[in-house]
Amino acid sequence: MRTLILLRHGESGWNSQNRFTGWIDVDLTPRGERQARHSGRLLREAGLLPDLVHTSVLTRAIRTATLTLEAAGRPRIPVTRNWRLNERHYGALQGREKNAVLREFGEERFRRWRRSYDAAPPPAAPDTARGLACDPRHAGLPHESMPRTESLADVTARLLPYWHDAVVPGLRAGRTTLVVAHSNSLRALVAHLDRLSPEELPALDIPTAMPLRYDLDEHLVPLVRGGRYLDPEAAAAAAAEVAAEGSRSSRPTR
Ligand SMILES: O=C(O)[C@H](O)COP(=O)(O)O
Repeated sequence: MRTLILLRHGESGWNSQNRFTGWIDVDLTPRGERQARHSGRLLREAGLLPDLVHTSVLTRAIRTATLTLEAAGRPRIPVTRNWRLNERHYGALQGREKNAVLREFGEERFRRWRRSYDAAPPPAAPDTARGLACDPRHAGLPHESMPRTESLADVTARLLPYWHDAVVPGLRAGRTTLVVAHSNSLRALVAHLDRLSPEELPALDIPTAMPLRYDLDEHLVPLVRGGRYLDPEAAAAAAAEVAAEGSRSSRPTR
């Protein structure tokens, strides 16, 4: 049996303000830091100690991984970072309040942009892609392929090569593997593992900082479809909050 743990980063500054974030590099709030440490304690209590870690190149995921590993008592294990685990590029919606986008474009478009498989939000301005191309974190991503928006299908297409080339070999070698990433890169990964259909995808919401355990057979098929959250009740409540984003107001950061 192989064990994979999926973890969305803790609350970021723009999560607390209810803003679309995507590839914008927003740090954790103090609450997000506490959530990350709590995730580490949950891992330790469950005896789930990762051997390998993969994160995106975004600060909120990198810092969540660091804080989680410290609290789990595994601060020095190998961590690999790659842009392929980044959040979906949310195009021109990045930085905008979710409530305002819902009001401006209506429920149907808002839901399609957030939760359908194939709809991409309107693209960001071309100069945003030029800025990303200069960032050394995206070395290996050709300038002309720098995204200005992404659907979940686009996220899946850029994520799966990393899954197969970098994550699967560790799992096959029996290493307990932690992937710290984002709402939509993890939705793409869960959809792949659980073979979710495009019709099942809209109902999938990944809460912040809730470790999700997948035990996989030798073909990397989950023994339990959907995996198991280490704290199922808290995860269900937090996932319902994610689903309701757009109709909630921002949260004070403490
Ligand atoms: O980038 C963002 O805005 C969030 O991290 C994920 O947003 P979503 O859950 O609305 O897709």
